[in-house]
Amino acid sequence: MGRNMLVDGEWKTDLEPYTDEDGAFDRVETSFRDWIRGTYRSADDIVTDGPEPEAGRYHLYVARNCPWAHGAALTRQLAGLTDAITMDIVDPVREDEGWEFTPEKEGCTPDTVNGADYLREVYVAADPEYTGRVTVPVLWDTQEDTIVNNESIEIMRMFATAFDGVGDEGLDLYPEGYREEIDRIIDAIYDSINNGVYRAGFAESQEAYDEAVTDVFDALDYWDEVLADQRYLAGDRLTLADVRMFPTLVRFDHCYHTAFNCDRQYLHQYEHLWPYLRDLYQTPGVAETVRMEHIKDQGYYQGEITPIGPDIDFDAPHDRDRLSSEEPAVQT
Ligand SMILES: N[C@@H](CCC(=O)N[C@@H](CS)C(=O)NCC(=O)O)C(=O)O
Repeated sequence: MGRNMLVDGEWKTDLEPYTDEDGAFDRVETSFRDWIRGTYRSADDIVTDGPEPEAGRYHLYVARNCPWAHGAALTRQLAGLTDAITMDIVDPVREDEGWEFTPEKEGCTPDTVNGADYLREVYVAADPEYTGRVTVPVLWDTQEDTIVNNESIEIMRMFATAFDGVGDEGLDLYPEGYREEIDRIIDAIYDSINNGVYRAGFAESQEAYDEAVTDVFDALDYWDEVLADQRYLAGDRLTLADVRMFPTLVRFDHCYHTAFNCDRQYLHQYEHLWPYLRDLYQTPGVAETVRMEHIKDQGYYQGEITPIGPDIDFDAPHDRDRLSSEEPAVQT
């Protein structure tokens, strides 16, 4: 399978394959990795230099189908930053020219900041010699006219921790007392779950697939048990760990189960993970970040026949409030 990317600022198609010589999916590292001042990179590592966390200065580019971009958009939403940080949405259908702005399409926007037709132009504007993949999410700095960062978890950390006192009232997604646990969970679920489904779906050897799909279901089994007696991954409070988990879980039954061969069982067959997913989905602000047509028909099944099922209801009652006595913590 070929891939498209920029090489020294030039758009190339059909480059290296996605897999290594053992048939295992190989994810390339992202390359813009600056941090906004005040971000907690981890529980005990706070960024003391870099651009300031100001309202109106930063802009987020996402695709609604992409789970990584979804995590960034969701953190922006829950942290109360929808007015402070603007956002544009590319076409979920990615063809030879890469991510494209198609404002005429339902749920998509133009590039309101750089006026680009393709997202790759934004990368070249940031670095005319850029070599690498053109991925979402992208966090753009309108003051310095460059990309701050294009790694989802780092953008999520910035939104969750650096913008205290900026924007509207939102949830404190990185509360004191939970931080080490949140960091540990985010690390643990990346390889096994968030990227695990991709390792299963893109595997080109039986061994690579077996290993990946086993990791996925071992981890889901584990978290299902944890969620038997606590409401959220880190305990009583909805945190950044749940925000990282959500985009993968909400895609699971409609996409990963069938398109990525993660079909040992559906997520909605899990006793606790399924109500947990509905609980998150029904948290104010979350459902509006989920666009299933972008995710399914135009995303994972683009150019193919979209399968019919399953018929599940993210809005069904979940009754998980019984597990948590704490009011959600807000930050202004
Ligand atoms: N490590 C990156 C991965 C982002 C990523 O792979 N995004 C995909 C969409 S789900 C993409 O833009 N792919 C385009 C490409 O690889 O050319 C992150 O978490 O932000």
